[in-house]
Amino acid sequence: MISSNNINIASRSVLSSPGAIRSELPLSLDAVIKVMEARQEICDILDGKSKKFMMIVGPCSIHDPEAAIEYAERLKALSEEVKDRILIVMRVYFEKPRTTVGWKGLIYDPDLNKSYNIEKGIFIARKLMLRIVDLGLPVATEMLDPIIAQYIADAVAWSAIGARTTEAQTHRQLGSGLSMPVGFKNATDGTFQTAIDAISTARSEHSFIGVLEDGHVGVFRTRGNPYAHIVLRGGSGQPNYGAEHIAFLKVAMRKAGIKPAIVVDCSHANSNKNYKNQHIALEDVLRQIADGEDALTGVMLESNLLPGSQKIQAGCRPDPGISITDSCIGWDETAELIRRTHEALGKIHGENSGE
Ligand SMILES: O=C[C@H](O)[C@H](O)COP(=O)(O)O
Ligand SMILES: C=C(OP(=O)(O)O)C(=O)O
Repeated sequence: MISSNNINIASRSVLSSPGAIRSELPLSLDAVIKVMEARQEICDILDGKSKKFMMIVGPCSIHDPEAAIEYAERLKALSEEVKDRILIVMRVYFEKPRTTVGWKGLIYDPDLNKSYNIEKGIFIARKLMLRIVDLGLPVATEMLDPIIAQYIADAVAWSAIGARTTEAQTHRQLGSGLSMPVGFKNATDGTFQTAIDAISTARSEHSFIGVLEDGHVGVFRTRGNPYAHIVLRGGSGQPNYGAEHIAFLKVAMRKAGIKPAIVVDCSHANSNKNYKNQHIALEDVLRQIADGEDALTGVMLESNLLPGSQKIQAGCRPDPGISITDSCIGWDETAELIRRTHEALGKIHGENSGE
């Protein structure tokens, strides 16, 4: 029969519902408590109630679950060492927003070969998140597809809305209903206003359409997320974490009625997409804090077991510990930067005597 529908649809198939996958891979009571406690710690940092500094650290994207576990075990051990001054949250990113086209992350294409076994991707992703939460490490992720959020959000302590989606009403609405703090990246051109508008929007109540636990379509009414905040990632080839940017941003945020609580992404345009520059952003942030800047609440580092990045090549298994998206610092540099940050914070708080 002739139809005006599905002209550009190649195929459709049923996916297990969020409720079905969550009941197959449930969060234990202990894990629920860990997630809730980590979220509260992050809220306290953003509120300025806790003096701890948040470091969101981990791969640009995860493509090998076993390498991710090895990374998480190392990060957990290090987080124990620095936990008096630093809250470490692991980047566990399964969805990649692309500038044009490219691999979109483990959930979309877990076999890295354009077979797009999304059901398998969701299972692997959720299982991995639960293992990392069980290790005692809080998890951060980007919420890109609003439906995918329903499959994993219960395990997440901190979420991001990316630079390419911060302007979208869909993502601001999603942020308004998320149960954890949500960081909105500034726009890809490096300006702040889109993210400030996103924060105001996400802190408000919304009504919108989404997918329910059982897979049916439903109407969601949200309360607004009081912990929507900004993440600076630079843009147009320029960093935007300098003291002059922070001063300008704070004025703009106060004008919008938002108490400034800022996270600096040391990667992306803040590193000119070169992992070797991430330490420069981190050092600048620590200098500003030493000079008395109290709106800088945390940083993000893109880090993997090994430094750099690699391209996906058809028929070849990529190295498990090297990024297949943006370049990352390797483990050795990661550990060094975290320990240096711990030491710098000790000096700032006057706590280093006897170390
Ligand atoms: O964080 C990852 C990338 O910067 C983002 O996904 C965009 O990547 P692309 O410009 O390579 O598509
Ligand atoms: C895609 C990312 O960042 P941005 O949205 O800032 O480009 C990311 O952090 O993985």
